[in-house]
Amino acid sequence: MHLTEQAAIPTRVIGLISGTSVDGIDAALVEISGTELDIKIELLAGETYPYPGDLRERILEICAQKAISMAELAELDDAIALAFAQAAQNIQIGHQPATLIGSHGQTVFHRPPGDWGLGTRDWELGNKNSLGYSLQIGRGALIAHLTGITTISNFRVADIAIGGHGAPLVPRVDAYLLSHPQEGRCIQNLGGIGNVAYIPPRRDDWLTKIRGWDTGPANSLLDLAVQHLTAGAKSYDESGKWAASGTPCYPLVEQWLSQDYFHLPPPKSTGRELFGVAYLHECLKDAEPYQLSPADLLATLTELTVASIARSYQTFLPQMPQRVLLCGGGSRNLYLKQRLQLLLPSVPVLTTDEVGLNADFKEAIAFAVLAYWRQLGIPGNLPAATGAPREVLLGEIHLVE
Ligand SMILES: Nc1ncnc2c1ncn2[C@@H]1O[C@H](COP(=O)(O)OP(=O)(O)OP(=O)(O)O)[C@@H](O)[C@H]1O
Ligand SMILES: CC(=O)N[C@H]1[C@@H]2OC[C@@H](O2)[C@@H](O)[C@@H]1O[C@H](C)C(=O)O
Repeated sequence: MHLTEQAAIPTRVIGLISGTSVDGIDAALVEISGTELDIKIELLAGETYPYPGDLRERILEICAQKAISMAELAELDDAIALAFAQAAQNIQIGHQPATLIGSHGQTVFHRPPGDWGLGTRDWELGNKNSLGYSLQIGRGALIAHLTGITTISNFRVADIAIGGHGAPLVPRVDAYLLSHPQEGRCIQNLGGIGNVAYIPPRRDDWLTKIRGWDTGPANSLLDLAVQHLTAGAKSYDESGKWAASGTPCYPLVEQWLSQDYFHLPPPKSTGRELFGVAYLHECLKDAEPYQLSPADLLATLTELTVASIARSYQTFLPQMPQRVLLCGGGSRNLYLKQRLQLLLPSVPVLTTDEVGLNADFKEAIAFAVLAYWRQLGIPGNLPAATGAPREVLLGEIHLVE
């Protein structure tokens, strides 16, 4: 069948991802038709399924560089695949079955190209010629076997193999789902890590002007601070209420913003390897002389997130957007949203919900679209965002016997 004929028939696809917050598996059941400019998606169902048992804790431990044996890694890989397969089964309840799954899996390690130092703020650019490495576990072959549905996984490896970062991948999907004929937009994801897609107005050579990069920490340091301050009783600051009762310590924010990552020009990517537990401990040490209250500390970390985002737009974008659309869990942090709006006074800061795309499930939807594109033979990476030298097909296909 010709590509356009194939794409005219709506395909029911499940997108699955657990992100850097490791707060559970986001599952989206979507109906997709069209290809790129004419792509249409309908979200039929979206759910977040918490990881069963102690899986979350085990994942967070290895993200924080705990050494494990190969046998433990294999066991974790299967446990995650099983949980993802279960999520895929559950999201279909009450709906016509899906024929395709796009599973991002769980990132447990991400090294950008260039062999940069990890786990410390003292990292420097190293050998720029070395390839990146990114490991997402929860093997697709097992998900395909358990669900009986063709599953596409390992989306990042093809881009990395040709020299890209393998991240962020969502900007290309954002471009086709959220571009506007007259308006330049920044789509800002606020997960554990933040990433942006800048999408110029959809005219002339707009595709060549799209940009994307990881902005740095979004909620990762905030969540870790909340856990630290509550001795594990709380995992995040609901709506940012706690932070809102404090005051940011601006000299500390400026000190933190001098860190190399924020000054590195895009394309660039990062993860919990940099903005994780060790990083928070460095921040806590820096904060000691200021004797901040817990609320002030959270307000200061929130300011780091929003200032790093606003300054990266001011520094790296060809022009400022006319609108910022937030997505990801951090879009529910009202204090963070309000602070970002204050730093970008001439740009309305909204969420993607307000333009009709669910802000909580956009990443899961994106991996459904990437799987759909893979099946149609359409590339999924955006070289300007990943740094790869060209477009490539993303994802390994696991057929059901
Ligand atoms: N109601 C809320 N108020 C404040 N913060 C929230 C709220 N809901 C979610 N969050 C924050 O969002 C985080 C989860 O966001 P999300 O699910 O987008 O992350 P992720 O997909 O794991 O990360 P990434 O995009 O980096 O892969 C939570 O850890 C929490 O910090
Ligand atoms: C290696 C990895 O999992 N990176 C994530 C992470 O979470 C946000 C940011 O860092 C982004 O680069 C990416 O996720 C989204 C889904 C992306 O690839 O666009």
